[in-house]
Amino acid sequence: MEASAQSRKEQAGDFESPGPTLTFSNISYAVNLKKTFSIKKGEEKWILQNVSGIMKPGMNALLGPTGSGKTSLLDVLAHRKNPKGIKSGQVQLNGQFVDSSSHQPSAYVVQDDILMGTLSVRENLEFSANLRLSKKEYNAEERQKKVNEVIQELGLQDCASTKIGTEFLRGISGGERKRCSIGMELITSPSLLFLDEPTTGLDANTANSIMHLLYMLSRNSRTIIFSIHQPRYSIFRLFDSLTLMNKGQIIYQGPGAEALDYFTEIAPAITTYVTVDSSSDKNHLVHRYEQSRYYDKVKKELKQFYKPRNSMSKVKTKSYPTSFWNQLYIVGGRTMKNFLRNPQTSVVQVFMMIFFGILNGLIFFQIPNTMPEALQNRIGAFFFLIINQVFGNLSAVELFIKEKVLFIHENSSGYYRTSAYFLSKILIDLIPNRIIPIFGLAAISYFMIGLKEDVTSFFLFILTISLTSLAAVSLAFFVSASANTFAAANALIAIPYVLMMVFGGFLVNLNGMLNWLSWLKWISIFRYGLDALAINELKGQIFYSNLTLFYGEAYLDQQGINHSTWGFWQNEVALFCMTIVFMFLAFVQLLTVNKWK
Ligand SMILES: Nc1ncnc2c1ncn2[C@@H]1O[C@H](COP(=O)(O)OP(=O)(O)OP(=O)(O)O)[C@@H](O)[C@H]1O
Repeated sequence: MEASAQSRKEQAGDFESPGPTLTFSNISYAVNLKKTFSIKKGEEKWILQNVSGIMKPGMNALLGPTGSGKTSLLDVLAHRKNPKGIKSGQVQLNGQFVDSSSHQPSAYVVQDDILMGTLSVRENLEFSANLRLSKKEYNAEERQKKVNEVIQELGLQDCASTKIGTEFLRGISGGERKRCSIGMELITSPSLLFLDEPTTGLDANTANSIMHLLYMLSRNSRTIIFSIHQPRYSIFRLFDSLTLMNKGQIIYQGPGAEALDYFTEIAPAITTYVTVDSSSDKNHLVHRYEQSRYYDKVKKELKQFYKPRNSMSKVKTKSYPTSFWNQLYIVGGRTMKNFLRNPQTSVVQVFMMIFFGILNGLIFFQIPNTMPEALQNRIGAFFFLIINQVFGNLSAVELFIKEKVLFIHENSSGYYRTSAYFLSKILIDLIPNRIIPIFGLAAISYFMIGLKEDVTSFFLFILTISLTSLAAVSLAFFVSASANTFAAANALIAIPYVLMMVFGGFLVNLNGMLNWLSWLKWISIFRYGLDALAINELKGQIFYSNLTLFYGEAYLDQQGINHSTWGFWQNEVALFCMTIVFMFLAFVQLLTVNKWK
């Protein structure tokens, strides 16, 4: 019954209420093919050449062979491309000019479903609603109502409380993920919805159901524009308008149903062109299109909808529906949930710290000061702890890079400010994630090794390891914010870590080091950490070696370590300053990260 009602509706092509009309004229888009390390200006590659057209209420499909420019046109229309590359052209919505700073009621669903895997479908939708619906217009109850409406409209009731899924957690199906991604955007009630290849990676049945869903949405005040690859006939017949592209140009725009007739009609001309007239520069298909009645029709419609620009539109600054503090609260809440539900970051982290604490304790177990090797063993234990804190961050880089994809998507879709994400990452993730397990590690090591029995020294020991860990993780965060791939980030982080270790004072005698390399000790997290731990432990202690007695201070003097009160605290200050500098640099990188597609 329901299916036949739907098919009647499809055939009638009726709209409960039509969405807006989008027109675009003379759009040219090029990219600069500059080589990575070259200072020369690169060659320009033209991806779209003078394309004009119209996207009317309903289903607008962008079709064409791979590399024909479908995604590029979609991105330009949705203002997702870097304006620097747009060489000419304008886009209008219902006759009004729009640019990236306009508050156009549009939304963009990316090809890869970028969702928080540890959260359920409902929690993801609530996250979108809490950030993107202003509190003034929607109170908590109304936001919940909106989430319920979207769940209902997209048929997500059965999986609403199921988690999306991660590499460790089996989650919802591919079709449900796509529906959820669409839902994240429908929360803001956009009248214009862009989708980049919504059926890619889905089986035939799921692809069909997603396209029918879009069809139903398009009948109710929404204009849907999407790129698509090789649709089946059952999907093809849902298209109200078809835009066919080839080599960055439009070769047909009109009703989907009439495309076949058009190409049958021009087929002989194509053969003639290819065999006889191939010397002409003009793309033959574009040429035929420009001579066709479809082109005339589009031109006529463009004239009707397109209003010439009489003044430059004012560039508005991006505004967010929720305040900074509210964003911080919502993003921080999600970070916390993700942290607690992610065994990779929480349970494994604590377990590893306990394991390394015990291992360190066992290796350097309770050696009294009276034994000749006591002092060297203490320094060895500190070196072990610092290596563990610094190199432990190599695995964090992979997580940071994965999260960056989510951040770029959400930030460019206007969920939150970079500063809200950054602060929530620092306060809810980096600091507790590092500091809490350190208490376990430090307590186990401290007592197993048998270090100084003094409360102040114990807390200074924890402080030093915490600051060392924070400085190292900030550097990892900065590198991850700067690199695009895990492989690049991993290589970039290993170099400073190894240099810092070599010039940390344990492996190379810093006093005998070549002068031109001596500056490296000033940026060594290892040196500051080791020096502080050594001063904290050795100062005021007496050690014995071969029946001779010597003071801890004597060893520190011999190593050139300043053991005055300031001598100790300057290491802590240096670690703290390094943390701040790396965090600041990471923030700048996140601000400038390329959010254009
Ligand atoms: N940043 C870029 N640098 C270099 N070439 C690019 C860039 N972006 C797009 N291109 C090229 O522009 C052409 C059009 O790309 P686009 O992704 O729009 O095509 P498409 O029709 O969506 O292809 P597909 O169906 O394979 O996704 C391709 O040849 C692509 O390689």
